[in-house]
Amino acid sequence: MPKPIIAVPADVRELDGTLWHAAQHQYLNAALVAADCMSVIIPAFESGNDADALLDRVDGLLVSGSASNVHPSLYGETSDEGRDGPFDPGRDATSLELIRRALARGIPVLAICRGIQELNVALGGTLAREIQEQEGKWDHRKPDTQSRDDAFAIRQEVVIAEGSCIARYLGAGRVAVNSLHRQAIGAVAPGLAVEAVADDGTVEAVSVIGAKGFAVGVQWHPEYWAETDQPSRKLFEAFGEAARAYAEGRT
Ligand SMILES: N[C@@H](CCC(=O)NCCCC(=O)O)C(=O)O
Repeated sequence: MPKPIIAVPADVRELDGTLWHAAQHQYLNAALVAADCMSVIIPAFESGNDADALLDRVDGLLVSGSASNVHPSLYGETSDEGRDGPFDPGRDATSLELIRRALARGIPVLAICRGIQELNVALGGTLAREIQEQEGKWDHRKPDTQSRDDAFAIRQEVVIAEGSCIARYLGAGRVAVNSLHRQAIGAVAPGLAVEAVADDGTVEAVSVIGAKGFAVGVQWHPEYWAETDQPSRKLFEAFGEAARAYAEGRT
């Protein structure tokens, strides 16, 4: 059986005076070495993508983190470009549609950081912005360092709910994770169940209620340490197993 293929929606970035549709190495590498899947990067066009044509050909959807923020108009709120940006309208348009269509088709979904936020917005939830400014909330932002390893260091605990989907892979209770975000789930979408929270109440993981297959979002970054950290690896292994089962069902 060939390896399953997973779709990774790109970010749109400007480099060398031109636009690139790009995905970070760490996600593609975790998909390869921990999930044992091949990746295809999906161009993040604002319009013109055919989600079903793409999803006909893949066995999973990996929605990555990114420094950009989901545009607040997509969850019914006004925005201030300076405060709420940077935005990536191509990424918003591509990911939200792929998430909705993948879930409808039972294609496994793993959504990370910006990805969990997109999953929540795609299903009708809202985002809380600049959460570190809220009473009682921790500072979940990326640490101020030039070292990627330090920025992605495991430094916070989340509490995984008993009986949750991810407890099957990670166990219930406390798990240590990394944290690099300034937004988080606000109103939880009606179709999502909260799977894990931080001690300050921040939603750290969700699953899709009644999903036909694996459909999980995490606010932390399992991709970064997927080769060395067991909980990180187990999430990618579970996603890979789900993609393999989906691929076998298709053939
Ligand atoms: N923009 C959102 C999402 C944060 C996120 O996905 N961070 C990943 C950062 C990866 C990097 O810096 O390379 C928010 O801040 O909440």
